[in-house]
Amino acid sequence: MLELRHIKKSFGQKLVLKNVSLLAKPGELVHISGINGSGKSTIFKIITGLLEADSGEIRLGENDVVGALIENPDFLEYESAMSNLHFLANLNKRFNEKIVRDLLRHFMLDPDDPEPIAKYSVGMRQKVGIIQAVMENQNVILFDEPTRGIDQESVSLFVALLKKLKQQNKIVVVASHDQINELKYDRLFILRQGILQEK
Ligand SMILES: Nc1ncnc2c1ncn2[C@@H]1O[C@H](COP(=O)(O)OP(=O)(O)OP(=O)(O)O)[C@@H](O)[C@H]1O
Repeated sequence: MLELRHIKKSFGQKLVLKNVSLLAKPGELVHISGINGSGKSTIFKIITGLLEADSGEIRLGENDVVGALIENPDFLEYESAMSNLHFLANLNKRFNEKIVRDLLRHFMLDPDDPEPIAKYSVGMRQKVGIIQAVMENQNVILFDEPTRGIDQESVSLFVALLKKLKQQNKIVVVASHDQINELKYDRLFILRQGILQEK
């Protein structure tokens, strides 16, 4: 379960989130749209604890683990994709080589590629960012502009991943200013002038 209750957040004088409430249940695919600068990333940063809300409440289920792709993910630039994913998962003692190899292959990346991630294209890095958000069996997953820079074939692979996560009863929240044509969400929200409204 993911619940946001009356979240409010300002940066200095600028009130970005006036009133953000959301209740998402297991198996729900949620979309948040909103123009550039409307506060979508800010909501995700508050959920993950990168930022603190000025007021309001966030509730997760007792055993919920959050996975997130927010803005441009940071990597150890001189290490391979596999080493980076190994490193990130190990921080939580949750590295599962088979899962990571399968996810890399799913996104047409070579698990044995020795190239440092610095040499990866924007889209390849984005795919590694998507993988780190789900590779530890996280069950509340936040994707901020997940299809940025990735080709149409990879968008379809991403949609297939979302459908699988839904089948696994996970909560997935995608924030983007555009829609993915081939994807049907369970819940559609719009963030406008600091207020999150269900469409
Ligand atoms: N750390 C910060 N300090 C000051 N202002 C900030 C900070 N983070 C975000 N903002 C401001 O808050 C507003 C919302 O930013 P946010 O990145 O959440 O928007 P967004 O909806 O994710 O935008 P985009 O679609 O362009 O990614 C913007 O006006 C931004 O300038």
